[in-house]
Amino acid sequence: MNEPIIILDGLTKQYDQLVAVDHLHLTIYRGEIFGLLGPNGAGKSTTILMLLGLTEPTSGKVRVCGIDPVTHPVEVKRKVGYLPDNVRFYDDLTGLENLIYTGQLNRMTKKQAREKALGLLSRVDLSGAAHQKAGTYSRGMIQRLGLADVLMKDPEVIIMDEPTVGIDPTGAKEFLELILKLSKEDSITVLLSSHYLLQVQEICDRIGLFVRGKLIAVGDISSLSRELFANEPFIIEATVQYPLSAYADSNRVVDLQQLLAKIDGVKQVVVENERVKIFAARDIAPQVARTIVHAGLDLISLSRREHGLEDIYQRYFEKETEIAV
Ligand SMILES: Nc1ncnc2c1ncn2[C@@H]1O[C@H](COP(=O)(O)OP(=O)(O)OP(=O)(O)O)[C@@H](O)[C@H]1O
Repeated sequence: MNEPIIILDGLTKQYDQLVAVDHLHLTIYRGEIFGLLGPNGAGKSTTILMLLGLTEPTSGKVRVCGIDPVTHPVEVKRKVGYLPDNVRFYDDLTGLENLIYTGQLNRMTKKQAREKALGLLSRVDLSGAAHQKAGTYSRGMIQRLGLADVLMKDPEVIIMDEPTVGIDPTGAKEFLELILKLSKEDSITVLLSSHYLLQVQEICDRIGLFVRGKLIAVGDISSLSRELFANEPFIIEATVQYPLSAYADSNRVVDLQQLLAKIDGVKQVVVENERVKIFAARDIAPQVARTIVHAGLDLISLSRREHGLEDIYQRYFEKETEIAV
């Protein structure tokens, strides 16, 4: 995974007064699945357009497979498959015919294109619908056909804009798993832009958080989590049951909070009725369990988790908001 495939060096795009992409530095490696995450208007689409040579950077450098899309847009398009969020096909042609058409546009003979298309339809699990008109496909099927379509030209890179928009959660999960499988089988680099955090987290090797034109954090979930929550990397959640007599006694809750706060490594304790949440510098789950039981309460459940992407995302966005205010 050490061969750089996409290099962005100080990449900037300005529309009049608005800096849509602000000095972006990023390297994405061969075979990597990279998720560009950010809210609407963050600059994801503008970045993608610059990668594809569809809009010129105001300043900075971009290289895709060693090619400069500004000076060689056609060469870049040969190596990069782009799946927009609103991918469309010829409704009156079947899925197979649509792919054959793409193959022929990419200089294949009809026979070559047909063979390749049939193989790809099978890989994206659309063999059964190969002879069905694309106009009858569901949104999820269209996305899978879109994936087969970009694979027709054996791309080194696939760029996808909001790949799961409009697909139901099960279909989205299956589609992401398909991307993961195809990328790993063929060592294809995938850059996907999304604001569906939890879905995307599962298949990305690394994630870049993009806010107001700036990449504010890059890494895999664990390293982002470690970096951001260095002082309180663990969350331990417990459900307790108070003895019946204690329900009326609010001191009991305060007592528990204080007892837990005394454990070495605890940063914060939040008690909401039966639910207790402890933010800690270390994994102190056993000490938490002992403290609850010694306090005379029943421990119903105990779980520990690291901060997830949702926590990370919120934290970074909160930070950004604070800076912006
Ligand atoms: N052609 C343009 N002219 C002027 N401003 C533009 C143009 N294209 C994009 N912008 C602005 O640049 C900023 C970044 O837009 P961009 O579409 O790249 O964001 P995004 O992260 O892809 O968001 P979305 O998911 O909503 O597309 C926005 O403020 C947008 O209004």
